[in-house]
Amino acid sequence: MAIFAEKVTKTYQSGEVTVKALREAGLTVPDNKIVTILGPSGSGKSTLLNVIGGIDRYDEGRIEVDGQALDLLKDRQLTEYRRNKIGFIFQQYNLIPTLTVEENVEVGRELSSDPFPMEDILGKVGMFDKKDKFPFQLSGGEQQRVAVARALIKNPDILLCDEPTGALDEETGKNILKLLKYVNDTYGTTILIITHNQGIGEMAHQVIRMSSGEIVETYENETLVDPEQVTWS
Ligand SMILES: Nc1ncnc2c1ncn2[C@@H]1O[C@H](COP(=O)(O)OP(=O)(O)OP(=O)(O)O)[C@@H](O)[C@H]1O
Repeated sequence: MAIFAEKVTKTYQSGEVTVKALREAGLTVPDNKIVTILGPSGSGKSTLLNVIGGIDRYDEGRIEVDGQALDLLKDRQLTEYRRNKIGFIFQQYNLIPTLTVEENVEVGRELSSDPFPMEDILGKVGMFDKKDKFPFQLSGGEQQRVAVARALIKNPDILLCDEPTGALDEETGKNILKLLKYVNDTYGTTILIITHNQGIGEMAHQVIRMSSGEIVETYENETLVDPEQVTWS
């Protein structure tokens, strides 16, 4: 699903302090692409993901997803959009500790009107055999696989990943990247990946660099590096 953003601004007010998290940020992401978003801490990467994903509203400008302007959606419609079209993956997995693997993934399924079958998704992420385990019984990489399954079972058009490998070592991180690439190849899911790891840009169709709330550089890769081969830093 294509994403178009133009002159998007977002300002946070905390007490006396005003923070311009997004300053006229713009991007064009064609359908079915993997995009890596790079930039220093505080440059607005998570804010951009949050407004694209409908977790938060932007102040000015426009974001269109599949031609639909998000600022024109009423709150209830924005909730529907987020539930049916968007999957989120975070650095810290955010699994519910008292639920099993299958029950955690079920949370994602219940939020969707058009989910994939549970067994298919658990199989795809290689967690079927551990479906009755609790998060504390899993490694970090396995927990992130469950988080990917929870996001994926909704059959989302867009996967938004905020530092998905930030807590993982190279081998485990690359396995998660391979899984994301597989999802993009198999389902045509548009995938945005925020990372501090520049090398992850090598596997993306498009790389975006942010600085101080602006998108300061955008380029397309002519050849894509296999996730296994990306430079790890
Ligand atoms: N809810 C909020 N309230 C107030 N300020 C916020 C809020 N969310 C983000 N900010 C501020 O907006 C700016 C951009 O933050 P954002 O999290 O988008 O950056 P980031 O590039 O994702 O950073 P990091 O790489 O550290 O996650 C920062 O100055 C941050 O402190």
